[in-house]
Order: sequence, then structure tokens, then C-alpha cells
Amino acid sequence: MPILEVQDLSVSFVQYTKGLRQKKVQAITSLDITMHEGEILAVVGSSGSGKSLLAHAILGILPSNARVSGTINYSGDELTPVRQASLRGREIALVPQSVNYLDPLMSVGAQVRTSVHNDNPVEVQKKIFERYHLDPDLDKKYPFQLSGGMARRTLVSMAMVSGAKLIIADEPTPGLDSIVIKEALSNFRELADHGCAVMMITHDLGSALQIADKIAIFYAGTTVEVAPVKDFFGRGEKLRHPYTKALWRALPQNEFVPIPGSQPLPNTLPSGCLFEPRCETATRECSLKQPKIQEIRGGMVRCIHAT
Ligand SMILES: Nc1ncnc2c1ncn2[C@@H]1O[C@H](COP(=O)(O)OP(=O)(O)OP(=O)(O)O)[C@@H](O)[C@H]1O
Ligand code: NI
Repeated sequence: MPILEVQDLSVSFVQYTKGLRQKKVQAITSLDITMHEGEILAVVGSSGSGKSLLAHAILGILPSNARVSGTINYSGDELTPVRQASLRGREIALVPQSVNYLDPLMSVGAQVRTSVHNDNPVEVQKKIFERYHLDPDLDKKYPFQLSGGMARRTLVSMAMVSGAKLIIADEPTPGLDSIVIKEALSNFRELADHGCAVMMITHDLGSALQIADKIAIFYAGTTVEVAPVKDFFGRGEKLRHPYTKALWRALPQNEFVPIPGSQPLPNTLPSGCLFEPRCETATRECSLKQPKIQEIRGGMVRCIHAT
């Protein structure tokens, strides 16, 4: 049974423009994702593709003006707002993208200790401080006294000690030095090898391929492909979606050619396939309606021409 199953998730925002006129911003459209225990799934997509919103939808921390539809199941049962509140920080932990999520009024050590649920908080906090090269003196300091890197290491520590079964790490490593990044990534691998499911959100396909088992490619608020890491080789012959192939070929170690054009904005989405305006292999049919996600060769893809 999957630990997490997101089906047909859509998230939109109503914005008021001049004269109280309403405008709908469709940030996530019909998004599907499945995760299993012991698995690291990397969610890869460019800025604005909906990665953080997916994380916030799973944790139940979307802003109040968000309109949500679709279902999210955790361990076989629906994640209702009540369940989200009771599982948050315990069974489901977030490493947030912004360091502003630290509580400004609580000392750093206390924040890490309150994240420990199944063990001795004082000992666990000491150990994790050592592991992430956080000075013992930081215990009594407050978030505003930390550098950006220290704050980020604190956030990663909090998820690591939580004992969560599902960890969602939203861009956990920017600004960290390479030793700490390696430590954090090997920690995620260790947790996954002990049965935890880890969702690793990043815009960097190259680093995602180094640690994940599966890659979900996001584009303009939906999953265009979910592929096992082993499919990323050569010229991308095994990949299923034109956007995934283009991203793979755009890596510096491959052809290093950028993809022309840009991702559509949430308030001007095309009515057909969201990638159609930039797709070299698009046909007229592609512009008519958004293709459904389908299973092909052990992966998922949203393209009518995929084989
Ligand atoms: N509160 C909000 N009101 C209106 N639009 C929003 C709101 N929050 C997010 N959006 C829009 O939803 C889209 C997806 O945002 P999201 O933060 O999930 O992107 P992301 O993939 O995490 O990007 P990044 O890599 O920059 O963190 C963006 O276009 C953003 O402008
Ligand atoms: Ni984000």
C-alpha cells in the first residue's frame, strides 16, 4: 500500500483586481503523485511549478484563500484537516523552504527538542547538533541570532529527529556547504533505508538523480512524468515526456542546450497540454485538451504521443 497518494489535486487562488473584479489563479492542476515506504521521490520543477504548494497541501498549511480539490490519502485513509493537524511534525515532517518557519520566540535548542517524540529529547538534540556541526552554544540562541546556513541546518535537524514516516524536504540544501549537504543527503538515504518515505523538492535535476529512486517532473502545476532514476541515461531514449527529455539534455554533462520559451503563468494556462506551446513534437490534437496521466513502461506520463 502506498504511504502517500495524491489524486487529481488542484489548487487555485482567487485574487481581487481593480474594482473588486475576481481573477482565478490556477496554481496546481490535476496533479497525481504516489509514494511508498523506503523510497526517495525527488520532485523536480522550475520556479513556480507548484512544488511548495504540493508540500503545503499535504501538510494542510495552505493559505486560507486557497481553493483545493482532489484527494490526498496517507496510509490508506484520507488526510482530512483534523488528521493533518495531528500528524504534522510527528508522522509527517516538513523541512520548509524558508527559514522564517522557525519560531522566533523559542530558543533553537528547545525547538529541536520539541521535535523529538519517541526518544530522550536532550540527548537526541545534542547528537543531531554534532552531526550538523551546530555549536552547543546555539542551544540557547534565538533564530534571529543564527546565520542563514545555521537556521537551515536547524530546520533539517528538526525533521531528522522527528521520527516521521514521511519527510517532505522543500529545497533543504541551498546555501549549505558541500560537507553538510552530503551529510544531509546521506541522512535522508539512511532514513529511507529504515522505511521512511522522503519527498525531496528541488529545481536541480542533476542533484536529484544522485539521491532519489524516482523523479517526478513538475511543469506549470502538474506532474508531466514520474520516472525511475535508471531511465535517465544516454540521450533520454527511455524517458516518456518531451519536457523531461529536454531537461535531461539541458544538463551541463549532457548537451547543455536550454529549452526555448518559458513556463506559462498560472493565470494564463493553455487549454490543452500545458507544455504544448514549447513542444517540438506537438500536434493540433495536443492543444485541444489536457492529456490524462497514464502508465507506460513502469513510469507515469501525461502526453498523448508517449510510447
Ligand atoms: N498565496 C498565493 N496566492 C496566489 N498565488 C500563489 C500563492 N502561493 C503561490 N502562488 C502561485 O502558485 C505558483 C506555484 O507556487 P510554488 O510556491 O508552489 O512554486 P515552487 O515550484 O515551489 O517554486 P520555487 O522553486 O520558486 O520555490 C506560483 O506561480 C505562485 O505565484
Ligand atoms: Ni517552492
